[in-house]
Amino acid sequence: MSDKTPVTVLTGYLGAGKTTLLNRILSEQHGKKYAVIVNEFGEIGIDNDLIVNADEEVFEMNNGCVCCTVRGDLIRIIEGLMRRKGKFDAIIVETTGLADPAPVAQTFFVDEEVGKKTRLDAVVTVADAKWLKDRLKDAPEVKNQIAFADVILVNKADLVSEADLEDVEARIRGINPYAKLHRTTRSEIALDQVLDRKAFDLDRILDIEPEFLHGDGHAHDHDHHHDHHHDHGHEHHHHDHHHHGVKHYHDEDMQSLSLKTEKPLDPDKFFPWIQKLVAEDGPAILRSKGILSFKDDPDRFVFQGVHMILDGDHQRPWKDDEKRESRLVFIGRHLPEEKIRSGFETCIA
Ligand SMILES: Nc1nc2c(ncn2[C@@H]2O[C@H](COP(=O)(O)OP(=O)(O)OP(=O)(O)O)[C@@H](O)[C@H]2O)c(=O)[nH]1
Repeated sequence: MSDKTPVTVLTGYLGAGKTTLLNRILSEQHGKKYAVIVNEFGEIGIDNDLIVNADEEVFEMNNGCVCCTVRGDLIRIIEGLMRRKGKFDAIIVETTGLADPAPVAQTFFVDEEVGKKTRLDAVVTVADAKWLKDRLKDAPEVKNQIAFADVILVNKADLVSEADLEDVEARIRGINPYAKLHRTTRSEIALDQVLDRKAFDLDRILDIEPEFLHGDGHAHDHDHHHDHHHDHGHEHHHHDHHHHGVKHYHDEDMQSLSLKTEKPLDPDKFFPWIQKLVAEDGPAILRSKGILSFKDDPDRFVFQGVHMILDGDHQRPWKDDEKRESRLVFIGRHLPEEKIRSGFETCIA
């Protein structure tokens, strides 16, 4: 076991604070070299650009449902990494907020080659203390993210009261009494609480999913509806399904809408627009994020939103050889697509 490369799987719903945690891990003086594998929902890769430390190697898995198409990708990337053994100490996989962590975790047990060289160290779930309660009602993957966790960060503690925190923790305990819980703000936690935990407990997982070791995650035949006529990614039209007894959850009507332009944006138009948009449509827009190029501004601007809460900052100067392009992604149910598209057009300088 000792010479196997440890793998930490970071999961948690859209906007919970996974990338914030990843950036903390990578920016700390740990003297270690991590390989990072990310997987996101929506066809414009943005998360990659939100990861701070340029020293780390970041590998992107294909978009899509992690239990089907992406699993082959994950195996391929890990096998590639294993051929360069010694170059890094550990692997961190950040899944999309919409992923069920079960098939990701399964990969490390079911795939023989991967299992020989790596060990799943822990599943670390970041839970959004403000929204978890609502998501447990309407987002089926959230429950598995909690159930599979070895470590749970009850994040965004700054946004809720003590009573709310206790309530969220009680709900988490109801689903998973075993995970170690930490209250955090901006995913602030000691590294040794999330890395090298030797925590993934197969026996416990087999209690939850007796077929865990028999799953053939990428062979199932469920009805994914990939709508290639639309240019805004894909939608999943489906249902909870059983495959070899392993239950994978998907969200039926989650969609993503991506916008981009090479024309510089006017900040005096963009900010009022986005603020009004999330104020009006925040319940539908679960997550928004973007890399923006403003007129007469040498810096890249990163903006992020979770429902109606917005955040943004200058990130770094645009590089000379870099295409100055603004890219935005909206993720949600029943997105007001036309309203978003036409509103965005008006922000061009
Ligand atoms: N107030 C507050 N905001 C937070 C906290 N943690 C993260 N955020 C903000 O929440 C937003 C989402 O954080 P991310 O780390 O990008 O979330 P994520 O889970 O990686 O999001 P996806 O990759 O889209 O699923 C960002 O604007 C963060 O700055 C927190 O503890 N408190």
